[in-house]
Parts: sequence; structure tokens; C-alpha cells
Amino acid sequence: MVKAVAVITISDTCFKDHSQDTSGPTLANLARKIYPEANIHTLIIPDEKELIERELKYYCDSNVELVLTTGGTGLAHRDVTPEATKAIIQKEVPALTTAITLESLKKTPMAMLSRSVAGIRDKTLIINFPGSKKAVLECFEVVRPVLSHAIALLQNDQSEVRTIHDSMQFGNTCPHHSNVDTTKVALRARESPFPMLEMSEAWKLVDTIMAQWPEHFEIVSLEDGLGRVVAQRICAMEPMPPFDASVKDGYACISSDGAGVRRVRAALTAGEAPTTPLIAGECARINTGAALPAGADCVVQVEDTKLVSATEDGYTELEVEIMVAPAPRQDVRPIGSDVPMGTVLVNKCDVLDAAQIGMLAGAGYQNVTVRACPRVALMSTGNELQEPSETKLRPAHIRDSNRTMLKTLLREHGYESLDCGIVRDSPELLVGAITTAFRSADVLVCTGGVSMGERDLLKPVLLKDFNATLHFGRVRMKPGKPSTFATCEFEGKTKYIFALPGNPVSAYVCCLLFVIRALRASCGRPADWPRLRVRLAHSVPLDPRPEYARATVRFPPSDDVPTATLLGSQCSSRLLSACGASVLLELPGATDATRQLPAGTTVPALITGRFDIMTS
Ligand SMILES: Nc1nc2c(c(=O)[nH]1)N[C@H]1C(S)=C(S)[C@@H](COP(=O)(O)OP(=O)(O)OC[C@H]3O[C@@H](n4cnc5c(N)ncnc54)[C@H](O)[C@@H]3O)O[C@H]1N2
Ligand code: MOO
Ligand SMILES: [Mg+2]
Repeated sequence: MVKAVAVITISDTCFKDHSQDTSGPTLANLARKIYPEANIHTLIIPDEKELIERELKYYCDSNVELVLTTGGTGLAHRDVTPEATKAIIQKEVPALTTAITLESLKKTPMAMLSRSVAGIRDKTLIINFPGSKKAVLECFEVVRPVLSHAIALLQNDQSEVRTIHDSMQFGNTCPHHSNVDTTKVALRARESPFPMLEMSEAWKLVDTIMAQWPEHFEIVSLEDGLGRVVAQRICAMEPMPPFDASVKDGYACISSDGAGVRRVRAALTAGEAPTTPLIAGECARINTGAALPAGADCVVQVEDTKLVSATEDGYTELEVEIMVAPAPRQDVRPIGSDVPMGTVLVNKCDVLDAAQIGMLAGAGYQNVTVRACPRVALMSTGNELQEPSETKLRPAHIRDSNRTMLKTLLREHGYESLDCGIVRDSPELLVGAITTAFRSADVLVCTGGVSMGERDLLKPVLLKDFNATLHFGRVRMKPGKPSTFATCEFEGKTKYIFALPGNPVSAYVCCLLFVIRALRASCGRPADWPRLRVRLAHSVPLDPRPEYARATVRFPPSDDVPTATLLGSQCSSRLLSACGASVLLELPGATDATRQLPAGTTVPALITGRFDIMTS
């Protein structure tokens, strides 16, 4: 964290009349915006080399992390800022000023006349800026993306360096300009400006807006088709079985020959094509699944036969006795008897299961056209978050569990997601990261930063920087009250944003109730979760807000209605309350008359979890 920044205006004119200084206050404001917690020292001095050197040294020795100067960089006789800077720095950082010059040259050839220097003294970074407000605004924009990283490297702030490296890994390299002002904390709203919607209203909005997601299709290999929604009817182009096949291991016979002794003409194992037809008095040894020879119309299982004669070596059967007279078509699967040609294998809108995929594979299909799902990006926000892989927690930090949990929750329900990493609670970093996410995804799911804290920046950033429409920003539900759903236009496409609360259980429940519901609808699946009526195993206190309580379900033999047991404390931060949950109980909000539901009450439950973990 940057604690102090010095902004020094170097100008004879401004020194004489401080009201002339516009570039100094501009630079100070820019610094305050990116480092709102830092002390910003400002100073105006004349163009005196020794004085400049002394002040630069003073701030560096006072452990100010960043010194920004404005003025005295040109060709005038008195312009000595670069010389003074060079005299006190130990290392120059020429690429910083080269980048500024290159960018400035796009706007004015006068940039050729700036001699700005950037360099390091001990742990302080010093950058010279020209002496005009416009130049300061333009030049600062050039260096802004690298400032924090440069300072973190100088301060040997490993955690910050790692954060920046981590965010680079997710493509979030650059902070972007934000219109959100975080400086005036005292003026922040003390009431949420967002109306509190009922759950039914929130669902209606999600359903209506997601219905605008256009139908897209994609071709996937059969193995990737599991759970996908079929785009069009697929019929069998060939009969199954493709030949008259034996159902038993035994002998293919001619039924009109009746019972009695047969000459064993041939042996037919599965996969072997019969060559010559059977004639009266003959049979062919046959395996389950093998093709019947022409002439044969039935199979007699080996258990209903006796050996009559064989070669001496025992290698070859010569004659067998058919003990029971066979019926025509006995133990034969006629051609097309399982699936006649033209049978519908899957219908449009079917959600593919393993058996259907097997049917399609058996019918010779390798790919299937399915409804395309929106691409989903996942992002965690919060200054307190560390990557789960980090073994040592820094003071006041926690590991990010939401990203891993949501990624797997989405996957459990058939949706893949792109990982956009952890983003710090800074408007500029959020704008940068959201921009990156929008470039590769249609739906952004982020957690944290949606409530009432001065660092809860998601809503203002979406509104002010992405011109988003916030369809809702508060819902009467527990957990998940500050759940936010927004859309915006980005590079000609609509983006859908689910900004979920940071509390892990809130993120879990709201992902199920809003995000997965929306994804189901946009891929052509029924949006609503299936409901079950369950009986409470114990009494349950009611919250003023309708609550989605996590519970397990048992099927007692003595009751037609399954029994639900809550998974301990339902606190929004306690993810243990969702571990192994099969259902979300829809508990009503408390009223004066009803503050708890007694054991035995039946309530609706949304089946959001797995049945195989429900015990009987
Ligand atoms: N003054 C008010 N404060 C709060 C209100 C309110 O109405 N007025 N609402 C509360 C409710 S309800 C919720 S839910 C939370 C939502 O908070 P945010 O969405 O702003 O999230 P954060 O403040 O960033 O974090 C909340 C909590 O969750 C932890 N967290 C965040 N991200 C993660 C993660 N990726 N993995 C694990 N844990 C995470 C974070 O450390 C906080 O403890 O606001 C209440 N406040
Ligand atoms: O609504 Mo918050 O999600 O209770 O904790
Ligand atoms: Mg918060």
C-alpha cells in the first residue's frame, strides 16, 4: 500500500503566485485517485537546481514512495528539473519517459522539447512531468498502469508484486480510467438506493432479460454432449440390429425341422458373417449377437441340446439333438427390432444423457448439434483475498474460496467458466479486469463488493464506467440480499453481469438461484429448479427475510413425505452449511405471528443438489 506521495511544482511563476499553479493540483488529484489512502504532500518551489535537489532528497529520505514533479523540463535557460533529478537519483528508468514522449508525440510535436527524467533514489520513484495541466493529464495516463507495480518492486512488497503477477496471469494487466470517485467517503450514501425486490420479481427480470440471449448452436463431439440441449431431431439412418441376430448361445435352426438330430454345418461367432444358407436337417452353432445364416429362422439355446457325435479329437461337433421343438423366430432379434430405420433417437430440446449418447454412437453419429451456452467469466473481488494456493496467510487476509467453489458448482450443473482471478477493490483495477472479462465472455459472475462499504465498488463501476443498467441491486432473500443483476453494451454485444455478495454461502445460493437458472434458460433448459415438499425434522427459526436454507433429505419408510434436516448454523459466511446439501428449503419470512416453524411442518424445497447423497 502506498503511504505517501509528494507532488512538487517547479516554477518561478507559480512560486511567486501560487494561484498560477494548475498542473500541481492536477497531479495531486490524479495521485489521490489511485492512492486514496496515501498522504499527498504538495510543494511549490522556484527553478533552482540546488533547492530542487534538496527537496527531492528530503522526500526520498522521508520514505515517500513516489515523487512527481511538474515544470522545468523544457529548453528555457531556467529549466533545470532534469539536471537536479539526475544529480540525486541512483538509477534512471528511461523507458518511463520514452513511453511518455512517444504517447505525447501523437498529440503534439512539442513533446520533442521535453527533457523529463524518471529514476530511483533508494526506494523512491521520481518522475518529471511537463509544466502544463493538459500535459500532466496526458502523461500521467501513460505511466499510471505501471506505477503500483514499480512501487511494489522498489518497496520489496512481495504480496503486492505477487498480486500484480497473479492478475497479469489472468490478463488483468492494466488499470483503466474510472469515473468512480472514491475520495469523498464522508459523502457516501447511507441508505441503499436500490429498491428491495421480492424474489419472484427478481426471477422475472432474470428470465425476461436472459430470454433476449439469442439461440446459438454449436457442433460438439458425442462425449462432450452430456447435459447439452439438442438443437434438432436426430433419426436412425440404419436399423438396429442391422441383421437378424441371435439372443442366445446355441444353434441356429430351421423351426419347421422340429425336434430331433441335426447335422452341425458351421460355427458362427459374433462378428462372423455367415456365408452359405442352412438347408433342412442342418443347424449352425451360434453365439449371442452373431448373425443368423440365411435359411435359419430360430435359435435353440445350448441348454436345450445334447451332443450326438463329434470328431475323435473333440475339436468338432458333428451332430446335436434339439430336445424341444423350436418356434419360428425363437431367440432371434430380427433386423431393426430394437430401432427400426427412421426412429427418432433424440428430439429437439432433449437434454442429452449417457444412454442417448450411446444410442447416437450406435447409430453412427460422431457429433451432435447442441444449443450453445453463454461463455461465463468468474472473478473474485476483495483486498483481503489471497489465492487458495498460498500457504501463509497475511494479516487480516483470507483465502479466496468463492472462485473455486463457483467454478465447480457451475461445472456440476454443466457449465464451464473462464477464471478471471482476484481483483482488488479499486475502480481502475475493476474497470481493467471487467473489460478483459467482457472481451472473452458473455456472462460475468463476480463476488464481493456489492453492499454498503466504501470499498464496495461493483455497482458504481458498472453504472459509471460501463453505463450498465442495474435491473436489481437488492433482493428480499437470505442469504444474498445485495445480489445484483445488470446488463450493458460492450463493443456491440450485450453483457450480462451477476454481481453476487462476497459471503461464500450467499455466493453459492445466488449462483444456483440466479446464475445457473439464467444459464439453464439461455441454453434451452427449464429455468425453474424442480421442487419437492419436505417435512422439517426439527423446528426452524425464521428470519425476517425469506430464507433458502441448506438441508439434507431422508426418505423414511414410514412417511410418504421426505424429511429435511438443516446443515447447522445458516450463517452466510459458513460454507459448511452447504456441504452435502441436496435441497434449498424455501422458508417464508417471519411474521409477528410466526417466528419459527415447528418440527413436522412441510415446506417446499428446491432440488439443487444431488440425489445420490440423500440417505434413506
Ligand atoms: N451496512 C451494511 N453492511 C452490510 C449489508 C447491509 O445491508 N448494510 N449487507 C450485508 C450482507 S447481507 C452481505 S451478504 C454482505 C455482502 O457483502 P459484499 O458483497 O459487499 O462483499 P464483501 O464486503 O466484499 O465481502 C463480504 C464477506 O465475504 C468475504 N468474501 C468476499 N469474497 C470472498 C471470497 N472470494 N472467498 C471467501 N470469502 C470472501 C469477505 O471477506 C467478507 O467477510 O454485506 C453485508 N454488509
Ligand atoms: O444476504 Mo447476506 O447474503 O445475508 O449474508
Ligand atoms: Mg462489502
